[in-house]
Amino acid sequence: MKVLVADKISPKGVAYLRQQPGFEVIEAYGSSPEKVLELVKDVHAIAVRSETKITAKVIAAAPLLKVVGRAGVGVDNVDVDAATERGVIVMNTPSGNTIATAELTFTHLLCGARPVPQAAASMRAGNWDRKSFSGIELLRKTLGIVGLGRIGSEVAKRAQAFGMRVLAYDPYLAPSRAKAMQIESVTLDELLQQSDYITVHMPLTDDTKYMIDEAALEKCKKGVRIFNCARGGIIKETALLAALKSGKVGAAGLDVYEDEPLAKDSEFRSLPNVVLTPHLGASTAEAQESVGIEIAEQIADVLNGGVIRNAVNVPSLDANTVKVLGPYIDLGTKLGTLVQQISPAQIDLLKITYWGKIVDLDANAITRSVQRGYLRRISGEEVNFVNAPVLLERLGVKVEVVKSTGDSGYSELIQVEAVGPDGAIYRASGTRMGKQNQARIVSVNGREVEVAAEGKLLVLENLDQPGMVGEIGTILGQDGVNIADMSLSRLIPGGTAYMVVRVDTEPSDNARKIIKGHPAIKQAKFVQL
Ligand SMILES: NC(=O)C1=CN([C@@H]2O[C@H](COP(=O)(O)OP(=O)(O)OC[C@H]3O[C@@H](n4cnc5c(N)ncnc54)[C@H](O)[C@@H]3O)[C@@H](O)[C@H]2O)C=CC1
Ligand SMILES: O=C(O)CCC(=O)C(=O)O
Repeated sequence: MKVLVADKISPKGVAYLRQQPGFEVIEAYGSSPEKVLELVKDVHAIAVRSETKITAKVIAAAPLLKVVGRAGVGVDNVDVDAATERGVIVMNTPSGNTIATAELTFTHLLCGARPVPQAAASMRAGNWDRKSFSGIELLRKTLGIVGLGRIGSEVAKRAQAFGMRVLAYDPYLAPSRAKAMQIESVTLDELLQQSDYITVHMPLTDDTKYMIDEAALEKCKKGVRIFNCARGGIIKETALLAALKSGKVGAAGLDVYEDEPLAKDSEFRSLPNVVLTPHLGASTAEAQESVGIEIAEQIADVLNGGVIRNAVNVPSLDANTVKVLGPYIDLGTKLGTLVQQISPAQIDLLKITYWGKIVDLDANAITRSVQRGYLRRISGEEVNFVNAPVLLERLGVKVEVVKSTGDSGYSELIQVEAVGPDGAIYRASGTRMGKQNQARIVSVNGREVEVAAEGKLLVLENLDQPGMVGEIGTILGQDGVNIADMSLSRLIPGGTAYMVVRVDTEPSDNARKIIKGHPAIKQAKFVQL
């Protein structure tokens, strides 16, 4: 397994990767985009911070790539959509640099109140100026936090310790959580109108881009102090510059920019009431050691076939969930594969219904396994848990998940239904049972059967007449095919019956032709699980 460490991460993280048996680690920092394209051609994993851009082009140039690991939070230097489409896992380390970034934000907040960097620069220049650098206090001032996640919450705690009143705007946060932290949850407008200091702590998305623009700044108090240690572009730079120059904004502290590195001639650099840092939020020894080791462990886990943690484009499972869902992930794949082979080529809808304990859990991973199973024979080995939803969407197949609290007759049951364009439904369901907790198919197209969910199956719909089992057995026997397991089902004697025959080897084309041509066989499908 070849791992490219493309940005400088903790030496302990690199050492951990090197210790893994069969791993080769290449450290190449600060490479040009052309060099990156060359380096990735045979790598299985790439570790980055924020410098190296993992673009669609890079992903296309890395046919063996399985995982991109970001030692940090924001994955905006990775084309996650392109990775997802290629089935590449993208993971981050969401909490390793929380404290470092919260502390840098608070440093900016203090520098926004007391112009320490400016005074220090003046001292360095040989001056003794006690008039130009007086400040204000944080005590009893109002801090507005936009985005009360990991970092926002830590900033809030520090502000409270300084005696500040803390307001927060976070539409995704349960009001009870803000209340538990003794933070007033308010609307964005209320926050803008009431705050003396405003700090933003959310990702840059379509919703958050330019959230603090001219109109938002207009609503703020005169002299408001603004901070961004999250992502450039949440605050519109042209609007902030204008407001700093007009005095509407009294001071600003920025760690991140719309374009990084910040242009040498950026006007921000010359404004006296602005403190700038070059994206240093996560730059502490502790944070770098923590995210470097975490990402190395996470990458090694994926390449060694273990658990997927902190993936941003595939469901991650904790140990307890794995215990319950794990066995059903394989069954889900088998049911998806089975249903695809008994359905027409084109379907409109894949419906997955869960019963039992699964209902109370996050079944996302099983759903993905069904999707993957369905696509396995259509998209080949390229399909995996990461890209299965995208590939199905591209085929125009909708996916519906139902969690049923009704009685299925089994402690856990998964049913997969494919609905064709004419409304016809093709379905199979399965569970795990017995001492070995074996995966079993328990119904096909509504008929109760019972066979192990593995290997090769002949699914036959036939007239219920004497001698059918013997005749099929003889045809297969003459073909040298041994029967491993067989299950019969019928609704009424003499009607249509179902026969699911699990065979050890694939019947020849000739045997299949004879079975299909048998006058009592209405349908015959050979299914490979
Ligand atoms: N300057 C630096 O070096 C660093 C920057 N960061 C950045 O800081 C930001 C926050 O990181 P975390 O706190 O770890 O993330 P988080 O995911 O814990 O918190 C983000 C919060 O933003 C909220 N949010 C999302 N959309 C929103 C909207 N439209 N309006 C208001 N709130 C919204 C979410 O509900 C969530 O509570 C990220 O952009 C991350 O990339 C993180 C670490 C270092
Ligand atoms: O790796 C870094 O220094 C950047 C950290 C960051 O911005 C993040 O984790 O989102």
